[in-house]
Amino acid sequence: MSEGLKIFKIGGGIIDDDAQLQRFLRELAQVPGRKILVHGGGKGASQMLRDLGQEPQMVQGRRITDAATLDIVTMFYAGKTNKQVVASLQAAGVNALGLSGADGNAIRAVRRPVKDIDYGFVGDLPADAVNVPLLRQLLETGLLPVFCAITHDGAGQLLNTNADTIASVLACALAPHYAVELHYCFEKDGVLRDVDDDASVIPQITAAEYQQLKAAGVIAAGMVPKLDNAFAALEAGVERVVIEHALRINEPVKTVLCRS
Ligand SMILES: Nc1ncnc2c1ncn2[C@@H]1O[C@H](COP(=O)(O)OP(=O)(O)O)[C@@H](O)[C@H]1O
Ligand SMILES: CC(=O)N[C@@H](CCC(=O)OP(=O)(O)O)C(=O)O
Repeated sequence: MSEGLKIFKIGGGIIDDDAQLQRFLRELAQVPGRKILVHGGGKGASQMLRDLGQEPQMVQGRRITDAATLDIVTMFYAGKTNKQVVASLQAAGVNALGLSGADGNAIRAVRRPVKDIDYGFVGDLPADAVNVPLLRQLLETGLLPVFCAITHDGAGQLLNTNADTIASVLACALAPHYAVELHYCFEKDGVLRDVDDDASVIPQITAAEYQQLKAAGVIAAGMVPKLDNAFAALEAGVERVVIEHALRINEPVKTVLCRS
């Protein structure tokens, strides 16, 4: 049986609130075994763009990223956020290593082709995006890789890449080598039957139920691309996908996704 690997993804809502971020990182430090952390930070990046006089533009959950926006999000994701997360993990006794996709050629993306919309410097991740030998080496030396939402194209161009997708693609790439659990952590206890009722967590969702809940509008907004990525990971052989509260990763309340 393969050894375990847990991949955690945290989003902008947690990154933005320092007290919550520190609590999550302390909980993460308690999780035994091999771990990877992927962080977004879209909410804070949008605020930073506004502070600098630019209006953030999102289309279907992806940021339109022109050259000036890429500079700002790179500073925010790969700089301030990634380094602060790593420093906090070090303080919690975890040897974390901060990475963009360019570092060690860890994740190589392709610029999203222009169809109806030009997303600018946004990266999509092909199936072979992940440098699997590098990740295995890092994990086997006991390091905790911490990925931000910046990748590269291998020709010198940095690309802004959705963090939910990075987590899913890492999970898929490493699934042949480890028994991978993918944990999407955010500010609610799981997928809710009523988004305004925090107690309405759905404990299990199959792929077919997901399609029904999506069609009924019960699952909407940012949860849709998250669950699309999550079910893609299950299909690709990831053992377990969980949607849970970032402050309660060591507690049983959560949504577990099932293939059927
Ligand atoms: N059924 C649902 N259950 C939980 N959250 C939902 C649901 N439908 C829509 N959402 C929304 O999806 C959001 C999570 O997606 P997103 O904001 O993209 O997360 P993150 O920034 O952590 O990646 C929640 O904060 C919530 O507002
Ligand atoms: C291309 C694209 O949309 N990139 C995302 C990357 C950050 C992210 O995914 O952050 P959350 O997980 O907090 O949403 C963005 O700039 O918002």
